[in-house]
Amino acid sequence: MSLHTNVHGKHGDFAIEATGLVKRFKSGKGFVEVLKGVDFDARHGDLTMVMGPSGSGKSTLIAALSGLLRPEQGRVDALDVDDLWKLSSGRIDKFRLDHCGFIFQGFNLFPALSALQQVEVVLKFQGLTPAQAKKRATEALTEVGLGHRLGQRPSALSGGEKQRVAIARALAKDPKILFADEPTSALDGENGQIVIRLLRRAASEHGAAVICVTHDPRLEEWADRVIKIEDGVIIDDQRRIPNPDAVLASH
Ligand SMILES: Nc1ncnc2c1ncn2[C@@H]1O[C@H](COP(=O)(O)OP(=O)(O)OP(=O)(O)O)[C@@H](O)[C@H]1O
Repeated sequence: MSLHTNVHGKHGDFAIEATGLVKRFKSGKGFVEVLKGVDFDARHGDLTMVMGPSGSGKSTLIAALSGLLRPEQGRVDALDVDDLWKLSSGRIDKFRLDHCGFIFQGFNLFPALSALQQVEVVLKFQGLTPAQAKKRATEALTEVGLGHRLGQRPSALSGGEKQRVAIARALAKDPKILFADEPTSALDGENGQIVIRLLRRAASEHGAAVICVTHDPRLEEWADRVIKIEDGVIIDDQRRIPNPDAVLASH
């Protein structure tokens, strides 16, 4: 994979900048406001942690930032796009495909495909030739320490290995923005540590803006920045010096 330590779009250091995001959901006869005018930004090369209690709006924020869930108000500028939500849905999908990686708690792997195929599929969908896809997929899986497990299907992999396949799949396309939603919550301490270190490296070595939603305070150690959200409002935003060698104790 190529190193993208200095990829800066037209918004300078910011890979993504959002202002005034409001998201409401229907609730009974009325509405519940889940994002209450949120301003948010994330820089290239930073591991930005978004923390907050259950129901505080973290996943909704990620969905609004990544073009998955349209906010009622506010705008999102990302990479070379001004006001993502003004694009057609096809162009929003293309933006996501070209530039964004996603890692979720549930791994989202295809049961019938080998580790190698899980990663290849996405790359072919992006337009790589089969040979290019195979090479890139092998490199990405090797980078996450699964070079020896290329032919295994999810059923033969541990939870930690499955999450690493999901990370390889997200990293293989060298995304400029990587969204991770509770990426370690289904894992034990050792596997959680492997995963958070990979996210740290995606930011430091590949220059991705990594936005990681979690309610696990132990992950703060690896972050460049910790943003706290409560009840749809950002209540704290601190830069910090990450410790890439931190040790994640088991639950
Ligand atoms: N599609 C939806 N329809 C109605 N309400 C929703 C919908 N999605 C989320 N909500 C509500 O919005 C609030 C915020 O949800 P969200 O998933 O963003 O929180 P979260 O901080 O990510 O929580 P968790 O840590 O539990 O995942 C919750 O009260 C949730 O019930």
